[in-house]
Amino acid sequence: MKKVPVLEIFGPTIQGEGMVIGQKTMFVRTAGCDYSCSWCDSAFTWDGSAKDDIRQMTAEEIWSELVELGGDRFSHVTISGGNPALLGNLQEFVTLLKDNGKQIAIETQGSRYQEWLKQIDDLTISPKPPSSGMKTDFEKLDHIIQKLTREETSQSISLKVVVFNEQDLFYAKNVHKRYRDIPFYLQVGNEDVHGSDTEHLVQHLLKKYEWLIDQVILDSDLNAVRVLPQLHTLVWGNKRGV
Ligand SMILES: C[S@@+](CC[C@H](N)C(=O)[O-])C[C@H]1O[C@@H](n2cnc3c(N)ncnc32)[C@H](O)[C@@H]1O
Ligand SMILES: Nc1nc2[nH]cc(C(=O)O)c2c(=O)[nH]1
Ligand code: SF4
Ligand SMILES: [Mg+2]
Repeated sequence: MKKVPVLEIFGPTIQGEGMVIGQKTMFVRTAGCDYSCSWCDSAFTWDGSAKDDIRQMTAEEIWSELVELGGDRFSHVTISGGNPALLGNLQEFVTLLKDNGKQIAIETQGSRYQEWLKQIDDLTISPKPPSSGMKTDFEKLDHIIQKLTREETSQSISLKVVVFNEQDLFYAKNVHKRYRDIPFYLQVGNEDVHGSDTEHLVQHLLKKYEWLIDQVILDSDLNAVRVLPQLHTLVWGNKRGV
C-alpha cells in the first residue's frame, strides 16, 4: 500500500477560506512543501519543527481516522499542506474518498501537477505574491491550468491570492488578468501567525480586510473578484487543528 506523509487530521470544522468558505469539512494536512513562504501559517509542515510528528499513512489509515473523528458528521474533506500536489501517492486516498461519496477540496499553490487533481471537486490554486519571497513560474502555472480546464468536468476551480500590501495587489491583478475565466479570490494576509492575543489579532485583521475591500471598490480591474478574510482566524485566532 502506498503511503503519504501526514501531519494533521482534524474536523469537522468549517472551511475558513476561499471558494467554499463556510462549508463543513474535515482536514487532512500533508507534510512537505516545495516553497518556503515568509509568512506561511503552516510552516511546521516544511521547516522541520514538526518532523517527529509526521506519520506515513495509507489511504485506509487516513480514512479510518477521519471516520473515527467525524463519524457520519461530514460529507466534505479538504486536503491541504504543505503542498499536497507533491504527492502522487494521494491517488489512492482520493479514490477512496470518492468511493465513499465524499466531496474533496484541495489547497495548492500551482507549482506541481498530478493526474488526481482532475478528480478534486473544489480545487483552489493559490499563486504566491512578492511578499512571500517566492517567484511564480507562470509558464508552469499556464500549463497546469490548461490541463485542468481542457475538458468539461464537474470540477470547480478557483484562484486565490493572499494580499499583504500594494505590491501583492498588483501581482494579484496580473494573475486575475491572465486567467480571466477562473473565479478569483483575494484573501487578507495574516502577518502575525504566532501571536496568541486573538482579540488584538482579529481587530488588526478586520482593519486589513477593510483596507482590501476599499482597494477593490476603487479598482475597475477588480469588479469580478471576491474579497475574503480567513474566517477560521477570525473565530479561533492562530490555533492549530481548527
Ligand atoms: C498553508 S497553505 C497550504 C496549501 C498550499 N501550499 C498553498 O499555499 O496554497 C493554505 C492557504 O493558506 C494561505 N496562507 C498561508 N499563510 C497565510 C497567512 N499568513 N495569511 C493568509 N493566508 C495564508 C496560503 O496562501 C494558501 O492559500
Ligand atoms: N478552518 C480552516 N480553514 C482552512 N482553509 C484553508 C486552510 C489551510 O490551512 O489550508 C484552513 C485551515 O487550516 N482551517
Ligand atoms: S506554498 Fe503554502 S504551505 Fe508552502 S510555504 Fe507557501 S503558504 Fe506555506
Ligand atoms: Mg491554514
